[in-house]
Amino acid sequence: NRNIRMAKGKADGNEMTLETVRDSLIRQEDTIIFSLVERAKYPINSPTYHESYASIPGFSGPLIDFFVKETEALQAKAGKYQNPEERPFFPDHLPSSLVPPYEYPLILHPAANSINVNKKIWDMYFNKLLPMLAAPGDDGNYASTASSDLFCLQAISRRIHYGNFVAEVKFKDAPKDYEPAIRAQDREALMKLLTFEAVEKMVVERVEKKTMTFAQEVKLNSSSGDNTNYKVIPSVVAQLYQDWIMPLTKLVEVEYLLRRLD
Ligand SMILES: O=C(O)C(=O)C[C@]1(C(=O)O)C=C[C@@H](O)C=C1
Repeated sequence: NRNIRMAKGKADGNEMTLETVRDSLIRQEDTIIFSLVERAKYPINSPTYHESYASIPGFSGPLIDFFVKETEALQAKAGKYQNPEERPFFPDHLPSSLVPPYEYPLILHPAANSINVNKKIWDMYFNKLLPMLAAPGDDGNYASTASSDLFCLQAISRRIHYGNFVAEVKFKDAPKDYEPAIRAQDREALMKLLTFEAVEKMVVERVEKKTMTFAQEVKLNSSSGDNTNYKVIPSVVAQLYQDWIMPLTKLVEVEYLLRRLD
């Protein structure tokens, strides 16, 4: 039964609506917050990011780059980037999928394939978010640290590139509203059309509340409300959404719409 098979919030081309894509964004909040809680288990572990730490034969760059490139190559062979929701961080020289193709429903305009804002996500994650997330220090767990980082990066990237689907349903719901701005290649007008300030406010409040729940220390002999020792600071996640995740989702939406009539 396909209804059972499909995860909540996912839908095929006929069923995808603004409500179902928003449901998916809401579910993805859980994944993002849990991934941040896992990364916060480790201190910064800065050798992970310094070229001088490891001299890996046949590779030049920090351990994090090595880890992400090698993992993405394996995931590519296992078919990960066949999924229109996924974008690699190192798209150059990725090996081809070795598994039989799955017929993902054709929902997006093919222009979506060329939209990849992972460079911006990478810079934001390592330069802005990570220093707020991880405590100073070094416990030597560099491989696990890199693995946690990649999990966060992929969860955030999937959410932001989901903007393609959000833009598609918005366009389909009101082509007459969007077409003039697309023809004029007017970014500002598109941004205005796709922005819902009240929704953004709810997103920020909800992720802060979810973080208070997911990142709390659960004790048997106290109620959850009296806990203040969060594994991830709830306002940091609120800021992550406010300053980076939603603006980059909107950037993806604009980029997609600009090409929607090509
Ligand atoms: O829900 C939408 O309409 C979206 O486009 C997603 C999103 C978001 O990133 O959460 C982005 C823009 C809107 O202003 C509201 C929310």
